[in-house]
Amino acid sequence: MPALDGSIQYLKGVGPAFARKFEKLGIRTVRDLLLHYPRRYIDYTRPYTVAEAPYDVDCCVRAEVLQKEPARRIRGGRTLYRVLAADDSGTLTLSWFNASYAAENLTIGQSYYFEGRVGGTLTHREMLHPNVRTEAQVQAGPLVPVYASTEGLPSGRIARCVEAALSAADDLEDPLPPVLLTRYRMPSRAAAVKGVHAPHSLEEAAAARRRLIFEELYVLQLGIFLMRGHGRQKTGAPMHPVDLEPFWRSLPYAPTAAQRRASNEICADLCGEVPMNRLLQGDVGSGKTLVAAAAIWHAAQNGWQSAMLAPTELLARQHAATLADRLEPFGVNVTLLVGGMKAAERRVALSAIADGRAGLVVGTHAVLTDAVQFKNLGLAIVDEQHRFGVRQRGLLAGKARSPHLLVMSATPIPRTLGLLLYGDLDISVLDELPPGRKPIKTWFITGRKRRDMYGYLEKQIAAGHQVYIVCPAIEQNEMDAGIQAVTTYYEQTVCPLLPGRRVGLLHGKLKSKEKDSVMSAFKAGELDVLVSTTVIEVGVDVPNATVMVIENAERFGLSALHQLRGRVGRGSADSCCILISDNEGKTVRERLSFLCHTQNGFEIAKYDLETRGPGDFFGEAQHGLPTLHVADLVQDTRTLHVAQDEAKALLAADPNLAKPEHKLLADEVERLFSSAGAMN
Ligand SMILES: Nc1ncnc2c1ncn2[C@@H]1O[C@H](COP(=O)(O)OP(=O)(O)OP(=O)(O)O)[C@@H](O)[C@H]1O
Repeated sequence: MPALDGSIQYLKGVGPAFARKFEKLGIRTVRDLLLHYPRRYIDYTRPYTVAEAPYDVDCCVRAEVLQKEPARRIRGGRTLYRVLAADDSGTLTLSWFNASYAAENLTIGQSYYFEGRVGGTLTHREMLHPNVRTEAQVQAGPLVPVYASTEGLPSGRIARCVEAALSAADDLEDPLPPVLLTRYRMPSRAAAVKGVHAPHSLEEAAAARRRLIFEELYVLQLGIFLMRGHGRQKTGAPMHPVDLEPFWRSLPYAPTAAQRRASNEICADLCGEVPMNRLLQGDVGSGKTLVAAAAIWHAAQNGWQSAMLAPTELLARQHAATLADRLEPFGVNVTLLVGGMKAAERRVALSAIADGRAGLVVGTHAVLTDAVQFKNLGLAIVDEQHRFGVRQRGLLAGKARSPHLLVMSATPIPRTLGLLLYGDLDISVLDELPPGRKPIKTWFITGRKRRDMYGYLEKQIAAGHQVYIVCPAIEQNEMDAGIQAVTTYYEQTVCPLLPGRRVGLLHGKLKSKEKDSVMSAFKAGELDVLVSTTVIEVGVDVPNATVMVIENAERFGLSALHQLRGRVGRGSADSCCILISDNEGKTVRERLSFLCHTQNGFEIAKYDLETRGPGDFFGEAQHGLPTLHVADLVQDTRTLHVAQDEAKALLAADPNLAKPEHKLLADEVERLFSSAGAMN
């Protein structure tokens, strides 16, 4: 029997070359392979007749082989093998290129199951490269799993490897408490894993999947609860109420009513008996930073240090500068701590943090390292902006005894889902933009209009404005010629079409110093155009920029596009966003045109969720949540509720999952969350 944690390389039918391909799917061990669940099944028990088979959809047809045509050499040096099959309703031509064995294995006069896409015309139906199964094979396994595949590693190949590994499933220990299996009538883990890969009926597959979904959501909820600290212990940073008026009066503008309301909610939490655990949600540009500043000011008046974590160095620097403007007049010293600092600078920062001179520390994940010791951290703020892991939030909270925690997010998670995910997290919403903001006109054009658009950009620059241009990739990928890569696009399109203009290039592969200098130059107005990848997606604030151009707009989620669009329209001038896409798909066009007509981030998130599904919305990169393999946070909300209640109950009995019988569960939490929270 294959060993669960052994490399799949030694599995029958794998070997080093395929092992490398499996690696691309994140599969290294037999266990990983067993946990690579199929996406769906092809149901061979209900084959179509030739006449009824739907066009251009994967389906299965049962027909008898009538005739095999002689092999034919065709253009490009390929050989075509054709086989004629039929049933009472019609005939079906099956074709294979360069695959003599496929036709050779068929016997004339016998019926087979052919699976693939039907094309051709109504009278002349055909299937290219079908998968073939015999009656006996279908009897043995009527449902054929379809796996997420990768180049050179098709689903069928994965299925054969899973088959070879399946007996190892018996070694999978069950992390779920037995009482839950009985209460919800769920199969054991071993049975579920076998049932999901090789079900005998759709019912068996569904029961297996249900159990795996429950397990995943249960582990997810345990992890979220554990990392948050089941918080309702007494706060380690007690505060007394402070009137915010002096702070508001120091600003160059009046706070919006929403900013006042959110700040009051936060300050009330800060003065409470238990640590604050609040999410501040606000659409792009709604002014979350100011609310954070008010909270930090309040903490400082009470003698507590604050820390603010940003997802990128760029943002950390920007926040440090903005917050210093707001807070240093009150004697709150703002200290920056990022990865790319010189050793001497870092030493100075660390000592200011340790002896309490630093009233506020703004940084990236560098703040989470062991070397950073706070004197008295009272308030931790995480500028989540999609990219922060639950784990990192936990680490930050661990820097002090139960500090208050404020999470800021521009992702407008639908409220019900937010509450589910964050449990008893309180939510403040900034539902109002600062006054004077004009809607950002949004257009959608194809590449044919690109030159005209550059004419428009030229005019905007001549009028003293600045322009962002975003491309989805850093370097050109030969496999995907349709994608604009920022480096080539910069050289071959932007520079020639905007001669004499000052153009900067920004992407994630630049050193942080280089990124900084490009960004500072753009901020200072020393560059007219910034060509960038989505590193600028979050939070960057340059009020003089008025145009946002997004190439290959079809590649982005609507919420991401909305984030990008939110980089403009921050000053008093009219702003616009131009989406470029040559994709002619109907859904792509509908999505982009929805964005053209909607400015409200909450509506956009809802539409995104409904049309693309939560996979995109709650992907690892987007939310810092672990990647889920089977569960679907929108479809499976009922299971999520149950899992949440059960997780709560378990932690009430064993708050740290320290009991020996919960060791396996604790390991699962660790495993699930180790995939989350990677910084990108
Ligand atoms: N009450 C206000 N009146 C006028 N301008 C404001 C007000 N509050 C914030 N601003 C300005 O609005 C801009 C956006 O604020 P901020 O960067 O905090 O937004 P945000 O909510 O963090 O948005 P994003 O999610 O895009 O980062 C900043 O230039 C800020 O100075």
